[in-house]
Parts: sequence; structure tokens; C-alpha cells
Amino acid sequence: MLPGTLIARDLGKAYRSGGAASHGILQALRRPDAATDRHWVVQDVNLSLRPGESLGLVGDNGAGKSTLLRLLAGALAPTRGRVQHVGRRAVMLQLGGGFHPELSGRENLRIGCAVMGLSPAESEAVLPEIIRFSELEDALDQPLRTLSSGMQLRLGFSLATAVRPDLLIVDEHLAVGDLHFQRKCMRRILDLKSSGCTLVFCSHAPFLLSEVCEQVLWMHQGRPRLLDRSSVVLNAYEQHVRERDGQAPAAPVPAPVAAPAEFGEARCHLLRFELLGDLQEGVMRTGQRLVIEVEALLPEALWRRGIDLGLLLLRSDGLRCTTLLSRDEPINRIWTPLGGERYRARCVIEDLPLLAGRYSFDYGLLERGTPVVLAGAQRIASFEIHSEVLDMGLLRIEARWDPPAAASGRPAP
Ligand SMILES: Nc1ncnc2c1ncn2[C@@H]1O[C@H](COP(=O)(O)OP(=O)(O)OP(=O)(O)O)[C@@H](O)[C@H]1O
Repeated sequence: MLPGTLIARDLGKAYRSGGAASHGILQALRRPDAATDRHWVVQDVNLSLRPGESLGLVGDNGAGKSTLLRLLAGALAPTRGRVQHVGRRAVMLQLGGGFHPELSGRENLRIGCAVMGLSPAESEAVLPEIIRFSELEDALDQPLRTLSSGMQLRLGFSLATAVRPDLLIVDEHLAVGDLHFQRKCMRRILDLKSSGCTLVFCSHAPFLLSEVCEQVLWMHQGRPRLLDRSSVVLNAYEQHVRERDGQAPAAPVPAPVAAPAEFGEARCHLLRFELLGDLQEGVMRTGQRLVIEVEALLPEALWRRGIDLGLLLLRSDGLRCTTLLSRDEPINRIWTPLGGERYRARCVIEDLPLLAGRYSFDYGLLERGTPVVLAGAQRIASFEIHSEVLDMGLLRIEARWDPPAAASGRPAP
């Protein structure tokens, strides 16, 4: 087995009803009949990741994602099945995990290096880089409990990824760090991935998963429901969430929307999102021109790093029709300065091939080169496509009816 390979066979975890783990001598002594009283929180998981492959985990709250991550990380003993892995494993599961609150940050880092299997000399060699990445030089000699949760996360992540692991397992609490550190973490994760590190990543943010992971496993009520390419699983999961929420299919937001609800750190602000072109009173026809015009307030510091505009076009039933990302264009061709920190971007679709239906856009402002969303909103603007002819499906695709050469002996009628 090559370093970075991760295999799980028939993996399962059960707890005794009431909370205690359903294994171990204490329980056996207390409850000899416990096997009948098990509550399975993860079962039937079979996985095989080759070195450099990446797997995302999605699922509702309580679906078993964290438990599965802990099983894969070796932090939890399975009740059934087994996990096989070769090589150095770095794990970011819970905040402050493995750290002692009374010891200083520096002492915790030294212990952490030893736990990772580094010799004292190797630890001393790698410590400066860990401290540099964490940007916590000034706070390192205080007891860990006096550090904020974000600072503890920074220490943990810097330590876990300082020496290139063969397998990286990350729970989604990366969001605890500030935006600057989130970006650093994402860059490091992507760097590790491109250098061949195997990755298992759990997140409730579909965009992050689709950017970082080739495959996604959807956990549902403790069992794998779907394991496939990220786009396939994320679409199916999104559909499930919509059905669960009992959402009305039609996107109710009229265009344009001046002040959308934003998520992410609201350092960039959307000022205007407008649909133009051949659209009249929110209606157009298949094959007509659609122009999406966006104005945003982009702070100088972020602007210099490069901000991309991402648009997700959805049908009213939630089907993701396409993603439009400005990523391949030079930044100054996307955004026209309007003075101050105001910029305008225009995305033009000459022949929109969508068939009759109701559609809407999600938008995101993204830092170039990372999947970090600086600001964004869902269902920001909607429009309709009308048609007089019966066109079924999603797209109008131009096709030609090319008569095949007549077969010999069978004249055409
Ligand atoms: N130590 C434990 N004892 C008993 N039940 C537990 C224990 N840990 C987790 N569970 C249960 O296992 C189920 C799965 O929990 P888990 O934390 O793995 O879900 P999750 O998918 O990560 O959820 P979330 O998205 O909310 O973080 C839940 O019903 C939870 O209550």
C-alpha cells in the first residue's frame, strides 16, 4: 500500500443508548446485553482513496460526518470494520484537540511535534516555520486557555500541516479563523493537495467542497447515501435540502435587488446586480442576449489581490444550469473602476440557449486563486424565458438532420 492510501471496510460505530461508547470492558461489565441496545451512528462505510485523491463529506446535522472523520483519523475505535492507512496523517478535527489548556502555546507545539513522531532535533527545525505560519509569535508563551478559539485553531492548523502529511483530514471548523487565516489555510490545503497529499474534508459549504474535492460522500442518517463526483453528489444533496425545507420551487426575488443579504465576511459589498440585454420586464426568449451587470465596493487591499465574480445560474427547481466564473480574465478586464472603491463588471451571454422556465442567479465575490467567498447571496435576481413552441428539456441545441448515404439495395422511399 502506498503512503497516502486510505481504505475503510465495512466501517461502523455504535453507541450504547444513553451515550457511552458500546465497546470497552466497563460497559461489558455493566451491561452484558449491550449489543442489543446499540445505536449505530455510522455504518456500512466502504471507501478507498488512492494517494492524492480528495473526498468531501456532506450531510445533515447528526448524519455521522464528524464520527466518520474521527474513525478515519484513528481518533475513535470502530465498533465494526476497519481503517487502513499508510504514511503521515495530519488531523484537524476539533478545536484545541490534543492541546493542553494550561501549557503555553510553545510547549503545546513541542508536545505536538513529538506526538507527530518528530525527534527533538526535527521539532526544533520545524518550530520556526510553524510559528511563522500561525502568526502568533507574541502570544506563544501564554497558557493556551488564554488564546481565543481562532488563535488556537491557527496553532493547531499550523502544527498539523507543518510537515507535509500523506493524508490530511479536516473538519469544517476552519471557519473559526478570521478571513485572512481561512485564506491561508485554504491555500495550504490546495498546495498540499497538488503535492500529492490525500484529503478528506468535511464542510457544509458546497462551493468549498466542489473546489477542493473531486469526489463527495453524502452521509445520511449514519449511512452512505451517495458517493460520486462532487457535482453529482452536491446537486443531489441540494435537491434533498430543498425538499426537506419544503421550499417553493419558484425563485421569488425580482430583479434587480439592491441590498441583498450577504454572507462571508462583509468586506466587499454588492451595490447593484441587474439583468439587462433583451430582457423586458424580466422576460426573454430562448437564444436572446442576457447581460448581467454588477457593481461592487471592493476595498483596495482585496482588489490588489484580485477579486473574481462567480455566477451560478439555476432553474426554479434548483437545477444548476451553469457556472460563470471570471477567473480566466485579467482582473482589470473584469472590473471597470467607477471612482473610489466602486467597480462595475459586465457578463454578456449572446445566445442564451435555455428553454422556457424560470431562472435565477446566485453570485459570489471570490478571492482569485482560492475558493474563499468574500461576499455573496443566493437567488439575487430572477427572470423568465418564454416560448411559443413546445420545447422540452433544458437547452436548445442546434442540430442538423443529415440524411445518411442510402444503403445499397434499399432505395429511399
Ligand atoms: N459520544 C457519543 N455518544 C452517543 N452518541 C453520539 C456520540 N457522538 C455522536 N453521537 C451521535 O451520533 C450522531 C452523529 O453525530 P456526528 O457528530 O457524527 O454528526 P455530524 O454529521 O458531524 O453532525 P453535524 O453536522 O451537526 O456536526 C448524532 O446523532 C450524535 O448525537
